[in-house]
Amino acid sequence: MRILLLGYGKMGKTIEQIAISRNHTAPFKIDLENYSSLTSITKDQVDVAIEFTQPESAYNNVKYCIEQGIPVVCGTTGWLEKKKELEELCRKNGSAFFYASNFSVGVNLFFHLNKLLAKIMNPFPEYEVSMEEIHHKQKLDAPSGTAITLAEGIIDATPKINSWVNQPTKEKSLLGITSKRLDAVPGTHTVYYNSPVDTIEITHTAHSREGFAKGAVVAAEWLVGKKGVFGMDDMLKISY
Ligand SMILES: NC(=O)c1ccc[n+]([C@@H]2O[C@H](COP(=O)([O-])OP(=O)(O)OC[C@H]3O[C@@H](n4cnc5c(N)ncnc54)[C@H](O)[C@@H]3O)[C@@H](O)[C@H]2O)c1
Ligand SMILES: O=C(O)C1=N[C@H](C(=O)O)CCC1
Repeated sequence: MRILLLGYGKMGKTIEQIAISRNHTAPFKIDLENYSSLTSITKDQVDVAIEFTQPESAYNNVKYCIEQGIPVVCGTTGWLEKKKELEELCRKNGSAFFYASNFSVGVNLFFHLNKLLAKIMNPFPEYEVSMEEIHHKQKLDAPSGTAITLAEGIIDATPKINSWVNQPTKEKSLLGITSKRLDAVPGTHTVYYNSPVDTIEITHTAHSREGFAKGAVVAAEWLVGKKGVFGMDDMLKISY
């Protein structure tokens, strides 16, 4: 595949390495200094775009790809309030758009474990649920996109909880998410169920960015030739 890389930072560079190791090429790499050249790229020149930039940039980049009919895989977090609009545009234009808050297979298994655990814990009100996410200090958004997806899984399965807040809380209808930023942490997420007598906790720890990057390249391979709006569950076909 000829990949248009939108964002050539930590993820863009890791994605390029993995793409090349899988016999793909990245003939176009767009970052802030050459951003204006994006509008000269058309669907004849590339097979797919992979977008990992920053919250303020993702909407315009994904919109451009959808309008041009370039299949686009996006992993940028922190802009989800505008995602629905682009999903509708994608369906209307007959384009292809794949989004995941986390492309690692391990995290997507963890999402399912999280939902299952939330269901199991429902009849036991003495346990209070909370979450912690830890990432590197350059991360711009909080809580992480992964933490929001985990929170949505818990809220769906737990009638007494209706929302999340990005701080610890004693309010029983809220899920408190604590965000920590430490030097070089690629991404660690823990869900806690605390009772007066014990704690149950589940943790996913990323050891590097490789799992995210490989997942994004595999998603791009999977997306080419399809039309519609997709996510990791469509590709991995996980059920429990
Ligand atoms: N979904 C996942 O699996 C996953 C995994 C890791 C990171 N992320 C997310 O991906 C995004 C990027 O992460 P990163 O660690 O590579 O960040 P980064 O800061 O290292 O890289 C982002 C790059 O995008 C560039 N950029 C900003 N605006 C741009 C624009 N309009 N066009 C092109 N390039 C632009 C920046 O100059 C920078 O080089 C973040 O939102 C992060 O949360 C998602
Ligand atoms: O490094 C980041 O930034 C990450 N962002 C995603 C998120 O917000 O969940 C995935 C993990 C790494």
